[in-house]
Amino acid sequence: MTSETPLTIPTPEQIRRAPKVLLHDHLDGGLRPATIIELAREVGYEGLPESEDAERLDSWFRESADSGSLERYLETFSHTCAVMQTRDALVRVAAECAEDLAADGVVYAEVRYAPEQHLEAGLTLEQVVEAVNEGFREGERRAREAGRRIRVGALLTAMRHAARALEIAELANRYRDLGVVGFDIAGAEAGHPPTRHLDAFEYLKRENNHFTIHAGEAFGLPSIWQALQWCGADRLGHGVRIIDDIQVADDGQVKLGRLASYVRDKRVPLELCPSSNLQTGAAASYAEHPIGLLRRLHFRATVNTDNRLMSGTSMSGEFQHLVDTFRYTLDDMQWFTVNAMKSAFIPFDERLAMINEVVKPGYAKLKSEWLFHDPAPGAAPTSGSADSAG
Ligand SMILES: O=c1[nH]cnc2c1ncn2[C@@H]1O[C@H](CO)[C@@H](O)[C@H]1O
Ligand SMILES: [Zn+2]
Repeated sequence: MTSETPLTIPTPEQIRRAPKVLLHDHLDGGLRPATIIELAREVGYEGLPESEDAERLDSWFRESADSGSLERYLETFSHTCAVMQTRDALVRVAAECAEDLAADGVVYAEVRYAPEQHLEAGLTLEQVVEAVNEGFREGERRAREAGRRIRVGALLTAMRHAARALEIAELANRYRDLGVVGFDIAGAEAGHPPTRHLDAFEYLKRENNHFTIHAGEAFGLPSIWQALQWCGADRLGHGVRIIDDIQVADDGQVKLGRLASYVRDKRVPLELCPSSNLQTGAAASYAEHPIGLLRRLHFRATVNTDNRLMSGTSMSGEFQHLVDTFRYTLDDMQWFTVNAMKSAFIPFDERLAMINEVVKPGYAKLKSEWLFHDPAPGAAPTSGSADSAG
C-alpha cells in the first residue's frame, strides 16, 4: 500500500484558523445580540421584540429573516439601525465587528453600511463615517492585542429606494484613502433598478473610484445586466441569479448565455452569500445553491456572510456548510479566498502582498499539518480520507 497525500477536507477548527477574506458583510446586519440589548437600554429604544434575553433576540432575528422574501428580511434592520444612531454606538458596533471577524480568522474585510440610515439622532453623514472608521481602527487594535491580524475597509451604501446615491457617492470619494474603499447600493431590488442611480455611478467612474451593486439576488438577469452594462459595477453583490443564463443539459454539457459568458470572461467577482440566499428564497438548499456549479465553471466566485446576525452565520459557518455539502478541500477554500482578495478594492500591490504573504502561507501551513500529526495508536483516520474523485 502506498501512502498518498490526503485530500485535506478541513476540520471545523482548521476552517476557523484558515485565513479568510470577506467582501460582502453589512455592519447593521452583524451586531452582537447582547450589544443590541445594551444599546437599546442606553438610548431608550423600546421597539425591540425581545429586550431581556440575548439568546432569544438572536433567534428572533434568524427566524424573522428566514422569511423567503427579501422585503421581509430587510424589515429586521429597523431594529439594528435604531440602536446605531449615536457616535458611541457606531464606534462600538464597528469595533466589535472587526473584533468578531478577526476572531473568526478573517484577515481582510470590506464592511458596508448606509450612512443615510444613521442620521436620526442628529449626526451628520461625515460624523457617521468618522465614527465607524474609528470603530474599525479600534477593533483592528484589539485584534492585534489578541494576537490576530485583520484589515477592515468600509463600503458606503446608498439605499436604492431613496434618492441620495450621488451624495453618498461623493461622501465615499471624500473619505477615500481615509478608511472608505468603495460604494454600493442595497435595499429591495424589485421595482428599484440600479439605473435610477446612474448619476452616482458615472460620478464615481469619473473619479476612478470603485463600486459594487446588489444585483441578481431577488431579481434576475435584467438587474445583473443593468448593474454591469449600464452602471459599470466592478463587482456584483450576490449575482447568484446569473445561473438563469446557464444551461446544463442532461448529458452534463454546459452552455453559457451572452451575459453569463461576459461575467465569466471578464472575471466579474460574484459576492455569493449562500445562507442569506436560503433565507430570502434565492436558493432552496446548500446543495442546490449555484455556488457549486459556478465554482466548477471557474466564475470569479467568492464566499460571504451578508448578515451574520440575521443568518446566524460567520465566514467559518459559510465555509462549513460548503465543506459539508460539496466536500470542499483546503485548496477550494484557498481558491475562494484568493478570488476574494483579487477582487478587493484596495490597491493592487496590497492585494498581491495579502495573497502572497498572508493567504497562501496560511493555507500552506494548514495543508502541511497532516505531516506532523501524531495519531493515537489504533485510531481511525479522520479528516483527509476523501477519495480523489471528490
Ligand atoms: O442581501 C441584501 N440585499 C439587499 N439589501 C440588503 C441586504 N442585506 C442588507 N441589506 C440592506 O443594506 C442596508 C445597509 O447595510 C441594510 O440596512 C439593509 O436594508
Ligand atoms: Zn447584502
